[in-house]
Amino acid sequence: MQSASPAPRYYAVSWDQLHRDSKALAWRLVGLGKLKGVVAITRGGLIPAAIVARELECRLIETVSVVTYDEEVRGAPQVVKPPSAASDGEGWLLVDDLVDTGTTAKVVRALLPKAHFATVYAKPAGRPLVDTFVTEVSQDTWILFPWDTEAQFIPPIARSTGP
Ligand SMILES: O=P(O)(O)OC[C@H]1O[C@H](OP(=O)(O)OP(=O)(O)O)[C@H](O)[C@@H]1O
Ligand code: HPA
Ligand SMILES: [Mg+2]
Repeated sequence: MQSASPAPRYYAVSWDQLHRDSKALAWRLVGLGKLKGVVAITRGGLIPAAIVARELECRLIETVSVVTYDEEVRGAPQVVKPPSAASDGEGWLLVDDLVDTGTTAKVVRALLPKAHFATVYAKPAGRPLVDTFVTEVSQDTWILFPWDTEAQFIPPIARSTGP
């Protein structure tokens, strides 16, 4: 029998993997040349942006914050902190952890139309909005980031099968 809705797929990313994937992103971006600075899309873009900025020897980091959820309900995106230092984005690198529906990306691209937009992970709906990314995952996959997860005890299989 098929269940009404399929079990969600998860793609769990460890700190090590995030570091490796963010460095892989930096390798793809090194050809951009000298940057004026990096704009991190908070909060998820902060750690990838720090890793990429370190690899590209860029010390100037600006942030932009877009809130799209209000108490778990998706609402109209609100820019709660604009990237004022980056003007129209020319010469700046914009970094986020992932692009999913593309909602955040659309808002930020409109603020910084000349920035190069890079994410570590991309889902198909948002991929056309990204200039450079590392790994694509399917739209129905939820990426579990290390800052959202923690290790926990799982009972042995034999205990769940019963006598
Ligand atoms: O393409 P979208 O559908 O807009 O989804 C992608 C955005 O969603 C997540 O951020 P979130 O808004 O959950 O906030 P956070 O980074 O502060 O966790 C993620 O870090 C991206 O910024
Ligand atoms: O797949 C995801 N994982 C974590 N946060 C997210 N925000 C939008 N999509 C995702
Ligand atoms: Mg985010």
